[in-house]
Amino acid sequence: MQIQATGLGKRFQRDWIFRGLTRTFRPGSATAVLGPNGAGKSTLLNTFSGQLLPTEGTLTYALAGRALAVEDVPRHLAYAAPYLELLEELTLLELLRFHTQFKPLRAGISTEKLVDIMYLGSARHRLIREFSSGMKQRLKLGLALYADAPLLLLDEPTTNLDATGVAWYQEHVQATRAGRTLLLSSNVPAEYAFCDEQLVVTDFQAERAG
Ligand SMILES: Nc1ncnc2c1ncn2[C@@H]1O[C@H](COP(=O)(O)OP(=O)(O)OP(=O)(O)O)[C@@H](O)[C@H]1O
Repeated sequence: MQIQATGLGKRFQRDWIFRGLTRTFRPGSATAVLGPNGAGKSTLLNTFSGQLLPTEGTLTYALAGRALAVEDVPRHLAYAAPYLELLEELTLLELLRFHTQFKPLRAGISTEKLVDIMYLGSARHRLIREFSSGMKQRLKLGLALYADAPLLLLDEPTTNLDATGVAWYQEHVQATRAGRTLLLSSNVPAEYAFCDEQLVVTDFQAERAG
């Protein structure tokens, strides 16, 4: 998916979070969205997802050369973030069946295969609420990485992962990123070292006041 941000700005009450962002994001690109805590990384990802409206400027989306309305973006988007909740009252297999009804997996990936990829085989019939935080994070990432969606937004993807989980993330983000537009918010170099572009949110805060 190609995304064009033009003069994009977001304000909460009187505070500008970012302002004056003009940039094109192309299919196949991976952009690390950087900045200290509270800089506005999650706000920027939420704005790109269409969940938050920009205060000023425009975001336009195109898929295979055709314009895409912002209300159609969620259908083509996979998003993993610490603040997005899982359905805790379902078992793993129930959740995968439910989730994939409206967010299908990419070609060649069955739910059983995804369970193996996420190394959650022994937890098939366990309730999500009984999962450890690292298991939940592998599940969120697995659902996003292996969704059949051309726009991938990852917010702090290695949150709660141990060293094995971080290596797993690095392997699978590489395996699934071709052709997609990826934006990844992070403070951890191991998460975003592979990204070919960077967007430092604080670079778009010079005109915050006013
Ligand atoms: N819904 C909201 N209403 C008002 N202010 C908000 C809202 N959401 C976020 N903010 C404020 O916007 C600023 C940016 O927050 P954001 O979560 O985007 O930062 P971040 O860079 O992702 O931070 P972190 O690295 O800690 O996750 C913060 O000052 C936050 O308090």
